Amino acid sequence: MESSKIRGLVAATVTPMKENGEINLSVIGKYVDYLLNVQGVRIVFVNGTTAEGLSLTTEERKQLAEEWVKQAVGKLDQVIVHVGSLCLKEAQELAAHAAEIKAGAISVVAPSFLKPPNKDALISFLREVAAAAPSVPFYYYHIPKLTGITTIRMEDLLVGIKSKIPTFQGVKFSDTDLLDFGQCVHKYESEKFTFLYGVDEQLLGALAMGAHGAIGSTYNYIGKTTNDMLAAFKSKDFEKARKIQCLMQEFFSYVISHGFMVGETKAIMSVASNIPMGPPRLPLQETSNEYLTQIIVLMKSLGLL
Ligand SMILES: CC(=O)N[C@H](C=O)[C@@H](O)[C@H](O)[C@H](O)CO
Ligand SMILES: CC(=O)C(=O)O
Repeated sequence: MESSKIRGLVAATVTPMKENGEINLSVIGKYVDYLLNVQGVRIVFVNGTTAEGLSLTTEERKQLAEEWVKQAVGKLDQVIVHVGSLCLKEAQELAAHAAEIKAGAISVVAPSFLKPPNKDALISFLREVAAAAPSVPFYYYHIPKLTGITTIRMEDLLVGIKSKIPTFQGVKFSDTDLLDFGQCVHKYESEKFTFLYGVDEQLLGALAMGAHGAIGSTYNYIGKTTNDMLAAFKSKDFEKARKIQCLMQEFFSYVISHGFMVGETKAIMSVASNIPMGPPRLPLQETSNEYLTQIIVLMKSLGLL
């Protein structure tokens, strides 16, 4: 598949599972069609947070990456495979595998149990992983709230990064710090890096700061509405863009205060797409029917389903 620059929306996919907890590769073809035809989403991020990537075995991750790439051919623009791991060797193995199956890009989150003590240690880790896929564009996955690595700012990480990681292409920026985000876009404009924003509830703010696109769990099922917002922003109809963002925020505000994790994402996506995504894997929990019903009622009342 062509590895071109990423623009627009990227769905952070869920990993379909059977009721018995096994991964379910058989529905990925339908999943691709749904994203493309119903949501207008043409790029996927596989084996990331929403996909429970770090809760899967290496073998499962390889099977999933292969199936996504296979099903995407002739349909999607690109498949980004997340290959991060607590274990450097495993991340390298996954990166090499992603290159072998011709994934469009790879992405890596910082190891978060034994954490990199500083920025240089993090870069050394990333460089070793990226080197295992020397011709595949590389995106750093910044999600400090989940990794617990909260002192390394992206603006600093990017200084001279191309000389250390030749395949470096951009950042998936999943944090609310729009100061850091804005400075990344501003300072590295000439490098032609790509900055993809990952906090769906405030994407419009990041667009104003120059985001090139967005990766998120909710683009699985409100991709179409978000695409309407992107179109309004592009045509400088900021009033309309804000209306759409605020409408989506009514949904976000409700679910975030009542509990919003992969169990909810899988359940909402199953209802929206009519494709059974199954339960999440432990330690995550399945959502209750009662709560799911409330979410669906709200989404319908907002016109999001
Ligand atoms: C922590 C997490 O899963 N973040 C996702 C991606 O970065 C987002 O898509 C959120 O699910 C979304 O912004 C809702 O908070
Ligand atoms: C949300 C996101 O980008 C992920 O699931 O990895």
